[in-house]
Amino acid sequence: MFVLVNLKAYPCDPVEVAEAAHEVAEESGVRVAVAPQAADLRAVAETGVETWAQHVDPLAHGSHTGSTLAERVADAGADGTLLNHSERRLKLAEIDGSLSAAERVGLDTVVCANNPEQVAAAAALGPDAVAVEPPELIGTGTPVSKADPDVVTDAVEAAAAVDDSVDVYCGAGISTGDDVESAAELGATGVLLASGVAKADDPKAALEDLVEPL
Ligand SMILES: O=C[C@H](O)COP(=O)(O)O
Repeated sequence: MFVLVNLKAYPCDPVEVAEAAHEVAEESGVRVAVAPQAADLRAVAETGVETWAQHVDPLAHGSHTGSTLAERVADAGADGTLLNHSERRLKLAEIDGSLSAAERVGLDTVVCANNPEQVAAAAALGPDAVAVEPPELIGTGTPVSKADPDVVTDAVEAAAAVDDSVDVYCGAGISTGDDVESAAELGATGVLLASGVAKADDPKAALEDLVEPL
């Protein structure tokens, strides 16, 4: 299982979380990555943890003030990027363009989707993975893998019907090892989570709990 921790714009210390995630990954052997704000990518990557951007724009170098270029994200040390997160929705053509930008510089890609129908559409664009996240469960602490298991199994089926090389992750409300274990039992090969770690009093303890059953 892949544990991808999105720090969103939460007021946590990104380097503290990254150091904890790196230690937990080393100690457990579980693949753990951290997705900080773009401004924190380099500092997070320097901890040695697998580092992901939260978004890249469907652009190349040019007159694009305020944009996040895949080239600069990769240069800062990122290994991958989220796209189309529920809090950073893109048009279909933008997802396609951002995937091309990410692939141009060798970033891994996860396209987020609300439901199995969107998972199928996202899988058709050829990302490395899709992440199904019912928006109503995001940030609630109620795990999708328990509250809405069918959405996970249906997403796995939908992605496989389009392209069985695309991994399927699930997210929303995941905060314990028990939640991760349930996600794996439903066929997900990773989890995307945020508040369970970014808002934890002790991020390392939260991460240790997440990987404990794996
Ligand atoms: O990117 C992470 C997801 O939106 C899930 O967030 P959450 O773990 O706070 O529910």
